[in-house]
Amino acid sequence: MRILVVGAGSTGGYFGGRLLQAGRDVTFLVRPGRAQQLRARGLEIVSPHGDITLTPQLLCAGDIRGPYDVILLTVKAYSLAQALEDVAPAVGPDTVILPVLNGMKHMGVLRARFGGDKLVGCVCMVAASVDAQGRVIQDGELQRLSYGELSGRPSVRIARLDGVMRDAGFDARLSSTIERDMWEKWVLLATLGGVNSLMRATVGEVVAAPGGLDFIHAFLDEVVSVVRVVGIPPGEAFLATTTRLLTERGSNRTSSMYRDLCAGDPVEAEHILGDLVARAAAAGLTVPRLSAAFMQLAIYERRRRAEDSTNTADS
Ligand SMILES: NC(=O)C1=CN([C@@H]2O[C@H](COP(=O)(O)OP(=O)(O)OC[C@H]3O[C@@H](n4cnc5c(N)ncnc54)[C@H](OP(=O)(O)O)[C@@H]3O)[C@@H](O)[C@H]2O)C=CC1
Ligand SMILES: CC(C)(CO)C(=O)C(=O)O
Repeated sequence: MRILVVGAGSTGGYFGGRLLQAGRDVTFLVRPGRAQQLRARGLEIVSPHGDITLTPQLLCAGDIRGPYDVILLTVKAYSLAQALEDVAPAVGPDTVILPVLNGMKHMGVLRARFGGDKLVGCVCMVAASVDAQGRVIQDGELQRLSYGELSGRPSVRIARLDGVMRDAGFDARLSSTIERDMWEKWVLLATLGGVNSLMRATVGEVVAAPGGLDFIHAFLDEVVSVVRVVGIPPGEAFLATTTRLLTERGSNRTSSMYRDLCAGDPVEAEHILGDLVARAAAAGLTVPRLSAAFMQLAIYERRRRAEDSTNTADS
């Protein structure tokens, strides 16, 4: 099975790298800067599951010759539009697209661009980043990729995909409830990212602050109340685990969106929070905490863009 990984950043570099390490037929679609870095240094992974440096096959936009069997889409939401243009020549009638993005908005975008029949659901659970030298740094035990038909039904193609993902050095899981899993992940991430970003703090720091615990519970309740109306309601087991994770004393847990914010990088605010606020508004629901979290990230984004254009004009 020919696999094209779009992006060789935190998640693409990590899971694509593990698949390559396991001997799968993997090619990365990258932009010229990342291509240059990877040609010079290789794809370096630093992880408690084992460090490795790989020599990946690379393509840039315009180099794709014909369809791939699997496309693992690992770009940030704000890069999606261009990435879909670049990857289009790799999408054939039997291609399966597996998007690791958080949130749900990209599913509509992908469906509109390539057709719903190409899409399978996917949830990516990992804490990964790319450091200043371009190395993929993966933290902690968690390295899970779940996937499944959105219908929940078994199929020949999902069984083949499962065969390729299994035993590739990470926790690969075929799910018959992947759409619900995706909504649940969104609940976790919108709450974690929203609370972290609004309070500029880790879970443990918020829990230790006056009123912090009540605030986290209220934020989670707000997100869940929206998802119950506009999406697939989370299960009780998920809610119990998530509540525990989000209210743990002394926890240094943060979301990747908050880590991007701390680094002064672009954030996926529109995709992770804005889309939920918009769906709530369309359903007539009031979401003051979510709206405040989204608003301050929108201000951050606007300020960032203004500073970027000033710097570009100065140089
Ligand atoms: N990081 C994490 O721990 C987790 C992230 N996620 C989600 O996964 C998604 C991807 O995040 P993450 O891997 O962290 O993002 P990164 O920013 O680390 O990596 C994205 C990569 O995509 C590349 N890219 C962007 N546009 C294109 C394009 N047109 N063609 C080829 N490559 C392109 C970027 O290239 P360049 O180097 O040129 O900028 C970058 O290397 C997000 O939605 C995120 O929320 C989910 C779970 C955990
Ligand atoms: C699972 C979690 C919360 C891991 O960091 C994540 O997906 C993210 O931070 O984007």
